[in-house]
Amino acid sequence: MDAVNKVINEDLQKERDKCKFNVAELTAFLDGGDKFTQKRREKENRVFSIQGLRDAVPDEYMSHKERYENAVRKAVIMHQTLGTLEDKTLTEYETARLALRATTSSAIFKENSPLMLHYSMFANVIEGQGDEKQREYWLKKINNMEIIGTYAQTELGHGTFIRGLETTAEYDPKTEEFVLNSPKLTAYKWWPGGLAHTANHCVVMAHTYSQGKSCGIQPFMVQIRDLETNMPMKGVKLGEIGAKLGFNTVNNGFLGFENHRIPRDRMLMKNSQILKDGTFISSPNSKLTYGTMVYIRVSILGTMANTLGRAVTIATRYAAVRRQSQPKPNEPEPQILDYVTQQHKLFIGIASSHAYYISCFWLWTLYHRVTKELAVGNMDNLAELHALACCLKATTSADAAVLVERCRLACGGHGYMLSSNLPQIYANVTAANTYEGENTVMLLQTARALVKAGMQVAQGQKVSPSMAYLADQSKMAKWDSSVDGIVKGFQKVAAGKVAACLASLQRHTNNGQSAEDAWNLTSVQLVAASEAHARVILLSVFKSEMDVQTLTLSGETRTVLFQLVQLYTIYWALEKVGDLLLPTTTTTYSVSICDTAMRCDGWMDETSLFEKSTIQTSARTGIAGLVLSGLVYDSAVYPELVHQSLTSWPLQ
Ligand SMILES: Cc1cc2nc3c(=O)[nH]c(=O)nc-3n(C[C@H](O)[C@H](O)[C@H](O)COP(=O)(O)OP(=O)(O)OC[C@H]3O[C@@H](n4cnc5c(N)ncnc54)[C@H](O)[C@@H]3O)c2cc1C
Repeated sequence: MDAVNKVINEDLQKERDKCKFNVAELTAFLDGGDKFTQKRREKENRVFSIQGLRDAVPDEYMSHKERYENAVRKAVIMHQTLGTLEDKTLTEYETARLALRATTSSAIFKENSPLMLHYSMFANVIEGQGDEKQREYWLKKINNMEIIGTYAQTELGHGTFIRGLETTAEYDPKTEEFVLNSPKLTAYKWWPGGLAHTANHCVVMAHTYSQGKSCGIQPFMVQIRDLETNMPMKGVKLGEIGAKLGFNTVNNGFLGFENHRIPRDRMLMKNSQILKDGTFISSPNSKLTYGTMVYIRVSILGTMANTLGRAVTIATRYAAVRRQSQPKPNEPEPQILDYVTQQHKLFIGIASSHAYYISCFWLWTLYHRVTKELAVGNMDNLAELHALACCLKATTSADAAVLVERCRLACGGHGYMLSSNLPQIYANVTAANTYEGENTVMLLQTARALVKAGMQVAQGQKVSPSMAYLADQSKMAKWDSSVDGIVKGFQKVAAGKVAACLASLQRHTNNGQSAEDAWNLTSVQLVAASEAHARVILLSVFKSEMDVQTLTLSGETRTVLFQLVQLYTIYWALEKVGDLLLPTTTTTYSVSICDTAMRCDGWMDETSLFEKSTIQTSARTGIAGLVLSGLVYDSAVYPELVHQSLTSWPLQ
């Protein structure tokens, strides 16, 4: 691999040499400052210099068991290495900011680490739902790897519907213990990463009973394996769930209980509590458990930015080195990157990856603020944060999966090879459509907040800042193809869709349907309204954050970043041109784009938008330079696809 990395393809080098902006400046911008770039590089250099982290044989030629064992081996080395690099000088905010740009692990594990859940959900749930004593006791053990954990919520029978979980935890005041049971097969926990063979502890979500009454779904810290022998504890049944599209080294498992007893203090009691005598004290607000889920969803935006960035880096580099066809006789075959259709496929991936980074940092800052407010009992902004995290998680993960698959197709036959890494990246990215809240369900969560806001607007009440545009629709006078104009167009589309949902809900209830049936009958429109709202947020945040954050950057760097903003906005205007032209007359505060377009200078000019988008995509020294210059990912980490695909197996 070292020898391969040293040979830089001539075409690729030429592309890199054409780059006009300051690569270091832009890298620091994305990292959050020079200090963070330096820290990230230190970590990457240290990890990538370890010979033991390279696979002698590619994963795909190993058995399922060998792949798992290899992943455990690498996870241990990674922990030993990164453990020693932990930087105590950074604030909590800075550590998290750095983590959102972390790509080290994805370069080492093609299908993720078996310790993935230990570092993410397991540690975060203890942090967010354990009381002070529990946090102090468990987090030390977690950080020192004295215990290895995972998070078990989903069951064979239920994933989305948490109240339907069937694992039971019944409090026995005589022994001051909980008794855990899986009364039927559908009650078995199913999916948790690391559960099959790796974890010895687990946060288990269970339907809790005390004094013969239901106390709702509560989290419990449960030891599932003996720390010496790694065998299941008495009354615990464990195993592997089998081969999957991806995530095959994550060691996803199942878990059942038969009268398994745990001490009372294993219930995580920051919010709800069960006292020694069995008295249940309910959480002051059921929404308090949102925090952990929101945090993970914010981090998924960062994962989507990184994952899409990897795919589009591979595909753009490939497009620079691949030559095909001969449009002009007697001239050499062009690089496929010269074909405008190729640029159209790839550059939106580059723009989207940057849009997700920017949105992720914006949402992270909001999360940080709301968490501080929660600590002093202020829950005013929690619902808005939740609504934003749900629709942005769903929309970015859905788009990223489509764009990664497009990158794979853009590499022709080589993209079908596992050595391109694109199939594995697709398997990882598409999983995010399901985990941490299935995407349709997430969009419906945001739709509830939109419907509520729509009703408040109709009554002249104030709504949360991210939905304030719903009340502001009468002001849009005419169609305008600028970025700000297109954002306004999307606001109008979203407002129109929300209004149409309200009208549909009303119509169904007037016809005698229950509120639940009216909701179900309107749900396709509700999902569309929620996605439209997510588009408003992604487009407007990308533009407004760039306006503010790039002020100190050089002109060349600003230019290329604003090319991305413009490309992203125009791309989505063309994708949603039907929505932008659709007359929506069902609402008093919604004026149709179609009407306004016809009333002003003429019909919305689709051809000019195509031209604008093509002009943008042909600015390839700028946009392609973002990845060709090794900006998003250092070339040492992601060797050129063409070299990899031709030489990685059999190893030369
Ligand atoms: C790679 C991967 C890793 C995972 N890791 C973990 C883990 O570590 N720990 C863990 O506990 N779980 C984990 N999960 C499980 C994951 O959280 C669930 O799969 C997810 O919550 C969806 O639940 P489900 O599979 O039961 O799907 P379902 O909820 O059954 O969804 C199936 C379909 O029904 C639709 N649907 C369901 N409810 C509604 C509704 N109310 N309205 C409209 N449509 C609805 C959905 O949109 C979907 O189309 C993982 C899953 C994957 C794929």
